[in-house]
Amino acid sequence: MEAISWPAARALAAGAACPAKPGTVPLRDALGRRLAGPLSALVAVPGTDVSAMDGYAVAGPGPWRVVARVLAGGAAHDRPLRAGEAVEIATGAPVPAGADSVLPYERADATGGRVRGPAEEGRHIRRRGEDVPEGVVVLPEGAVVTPVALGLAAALGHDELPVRHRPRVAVLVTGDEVVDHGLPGPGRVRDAIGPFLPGLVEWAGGRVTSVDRLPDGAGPLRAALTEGRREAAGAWHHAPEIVVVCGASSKGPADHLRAVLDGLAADVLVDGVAVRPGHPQLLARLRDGRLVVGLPGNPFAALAASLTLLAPILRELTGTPAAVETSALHGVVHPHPRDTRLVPVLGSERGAIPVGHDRPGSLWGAALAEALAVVPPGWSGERVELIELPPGV
Ligand SMILES: Nc1nc2c(c(=O)[nH]1)N[C@H]1C(S)=C(S)[C@@H](COP(=O)(O)OP(=O)(O)OC[C@H]3O[C@@H](n4cnc5c(N)ncnc54)[C@H](O)[C@@H]3O)O[C@H]1N2
Ligand code: MOO
Repeated sequence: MEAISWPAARALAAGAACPAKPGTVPLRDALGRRLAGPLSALVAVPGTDVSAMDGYAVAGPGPWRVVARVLAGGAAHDRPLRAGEAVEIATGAPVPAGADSVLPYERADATGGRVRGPAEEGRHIRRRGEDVPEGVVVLPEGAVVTPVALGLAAALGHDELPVRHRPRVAVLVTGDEVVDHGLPGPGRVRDAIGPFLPGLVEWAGGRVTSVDRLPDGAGPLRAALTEGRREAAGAWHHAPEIVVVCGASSKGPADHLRAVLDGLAADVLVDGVAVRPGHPQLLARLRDGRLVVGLPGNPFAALAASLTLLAPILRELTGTPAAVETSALHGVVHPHPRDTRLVPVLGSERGAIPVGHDRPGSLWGAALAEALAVVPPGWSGERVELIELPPGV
């Protein structure tokens, strides 16, 4: 299979995703997910006319005779107030029918069961539905459930929220030379991909459920991919829907991913992308429907491939639109005659400026950058697309 263009690879990845049905989860589990339907008010807020101040609810012109006390959460006053009557009332407590206003303690002169003061018609009463009318839509479908949205949903009577599915991603890090802690000795290299994938996946709307190390070899890779399949047959809703394989996508003696996928009769959708870095990246669909994304071992190439194939899949599955931004691009840029280049850049008043340090084996430039500039083949100075890099939380 020929390497395909970078824009075609992105579009193909998005098209390969089949969004799952949304589900309903308890409020606490909805944080960070996207609403699968509009959020509406199940109740009016406030639910009834309530006092906005601690003081006296009064009826008619003063002075008023204090006939009762009403506290928030306590019993409402049992009959309408008559002109000349007052009830002592707490903020948030229901205002009795017949009351015209609330006189705050600070403005009230209360002695011997009587109250005087400058009452103003309608003052300090929060009317039913004044903050949020019942039934009104407060957040649209697709909105992210932020901590504040959770508070709002609770105030509007929700115990559960309909949210879009969060795709599960399993990560397999291959390479006998790869170590996952400490200083790498001679011939060893620290895994730089496993640590960035969970945050990147989370940012794009998914969840990494496991990061496993695999020795080089077709056997372990095949076993890991088919073990997932057995799990999937029994408990599909817990099994990963996407498997990311790091560092087995090229053509060397230890790069077995393609052969293993062939052996499993997988449908290879992308086999090489005309992009630098990140040329040897791969997308396939296993026979049980799971998608396999093969990332190159060089860490910056793996990041580029994650943003090319993995992020569009996750965005499509979660209905999350990618922000599309373009910019002028200045500084030293070397377009490639046939391949797209992804160049780490920082914004400036003049436009995006490359930060350098962009060798495929190093995340240095990408860690300094705000975005990757998409430099098309043969670029001649026109504005370029910027692809966002996952921010810190
Ligand atoms: N004959 C060819 N050789 C290579 C080609 C090619 O087209 N033909 N492409 C080159 C490019 S470009 C890349 S990128 C790499 C991709 O290779 P693999 O995906 O098979 O990865 P490895 O060979 O295992 O590793 C490449 C490089 O990255 C280091 N590595 C691997 N995993 C990790 C990790 N988790 N964290 C940090 N570094 C990692 C590994 O030690 C190697 O140095 O292939 C080129 N060769
Ligand atoms: O995908 Mo490779 O970068 O071009 O090292």
